[in-house]
Amino acid sequence: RRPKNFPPGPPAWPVLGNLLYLISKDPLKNLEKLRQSYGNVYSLFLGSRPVVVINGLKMMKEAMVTKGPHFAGRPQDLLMNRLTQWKGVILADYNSAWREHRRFDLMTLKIFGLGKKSMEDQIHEELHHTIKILDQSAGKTLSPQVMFHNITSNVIFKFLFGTRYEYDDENKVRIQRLLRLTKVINKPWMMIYDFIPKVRSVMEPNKKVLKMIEAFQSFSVSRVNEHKKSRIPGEPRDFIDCYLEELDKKNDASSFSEEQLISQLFDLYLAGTDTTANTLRTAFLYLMNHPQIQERCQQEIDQVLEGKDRVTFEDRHNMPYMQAVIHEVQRVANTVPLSAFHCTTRDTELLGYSIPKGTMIIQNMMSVLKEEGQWKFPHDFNPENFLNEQGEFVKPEAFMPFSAGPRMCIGESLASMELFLIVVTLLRKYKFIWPQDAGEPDYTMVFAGSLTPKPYNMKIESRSPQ
Ligand code: HEM
Repeated sequence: RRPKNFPPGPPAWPVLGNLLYLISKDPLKNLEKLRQSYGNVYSLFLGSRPVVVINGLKMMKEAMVTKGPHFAGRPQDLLMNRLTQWKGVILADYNSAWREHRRFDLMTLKIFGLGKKSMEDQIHEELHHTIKILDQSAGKTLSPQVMFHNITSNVIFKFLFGTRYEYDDENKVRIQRLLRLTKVINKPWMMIYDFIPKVRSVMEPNKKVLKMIEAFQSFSVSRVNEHKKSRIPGEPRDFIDCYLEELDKKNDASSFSEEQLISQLFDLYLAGTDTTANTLRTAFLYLMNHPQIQERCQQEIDQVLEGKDRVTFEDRHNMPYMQAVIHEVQRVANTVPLSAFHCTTRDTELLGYSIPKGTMIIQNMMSVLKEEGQWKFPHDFNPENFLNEQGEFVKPEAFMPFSAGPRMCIGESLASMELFLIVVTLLRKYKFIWPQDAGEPDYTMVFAGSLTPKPYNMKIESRSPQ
């Protein structure tokens, strides 16, 4: 039964509650239909657990920003909490250990990569390797599936561990296996395990999941040990060195520890690879099938970069159309459609409804990214959504693929830099063509925690040297 004055929602089945809405074929469509019936703040039962779903810009801002701290917790009793031993930053509850680590991660990203040129150089280095492969494929058709993962995986990997891997390196292949984790943990069985306590007592967590986590952890431990031997205090080379410096300063009250370091590496690698790679795959799917948009990007790129060796992140200020296209891609990609589950940290209210402390919260990101009234063309792919009448780039408030408030994604700047540099560099060098024999493009996204386009091929042609 719903708690007193709780948001309304559909009737619940015994045992399963409304779980079928989330584990059926198209959970996002189901959530959208429920919004139409019950409004922007409604509730569901996952098993017997009441959950509130938040929709639309107004409610999202009120919950995540105005009342940010009330909604900034994370559920602590899911299988992934247990498997990651309640450490790391993504699943950590709203407490001082989370706060200290979030601040540290953000600061390290800034001083290490984004404040200086190093992250930009690293992205270009990775692109250099990709271009070698693409040059060999000019005039042919290739699958970009692995290619974008290789770039984003190596960029974050170098930031964390200080090295990159060759694309065919066995270790790299082994490390990248961790990325399958997001797909595995978003399978229906995991939700059933999390929300039906009776099932929990008879079903052991999938061994595959544990193996993937343990493999990454033991790899990370060996890297940390190597770093301890080779580092020069005061001259950090990467995230691990920075963290080890923090451990040197550690006092009794500090939440920093080697176990936390391993968990940070795990979280940042996992959060920073698939998300950006899937957005890139969406970008090229749309660019190939909107050739006039691709050409207009190329005209702007050629004009702004004329005589320049390579693009810099600063160049974005002179490329309003390119910026609009990349933001429009992120809007339609809706890469992390349910964000990460939140949890209320105290009794609170939303839209006049009472929401007790400890209630799980789901953000329906599509309800903002495609909200009617917020966008000129909410349901189309159209860069005009981000351009004003003067053709200048503008970012509407409803652009929140990284969420908002205290738990907002910490990788926004890195992801934005990667998307801009990668898309611009590749469009400058190549024309991307939807293969003639590929049939009609299918824009349906596959949901597995994050959203990703179905596999597709692309044909590339070299453009004349710019
Ligand atoms: C296009 C790429 C990306 C998208 C769309 C994205 C989106 C998101 C979203 C929606 C959340 C949940 C926010 C919330 O709970 O309210 C999140 C959290 C997070 N993201 Fe990203 N992300 C991207 C790239 C990255 C990258 C590159 C990194 C690594 C540096 C990263 C690291 C994180 C972390 C650590 C969190 C947890 C923050 C916390 O709980 O305090 N993300 N991201």
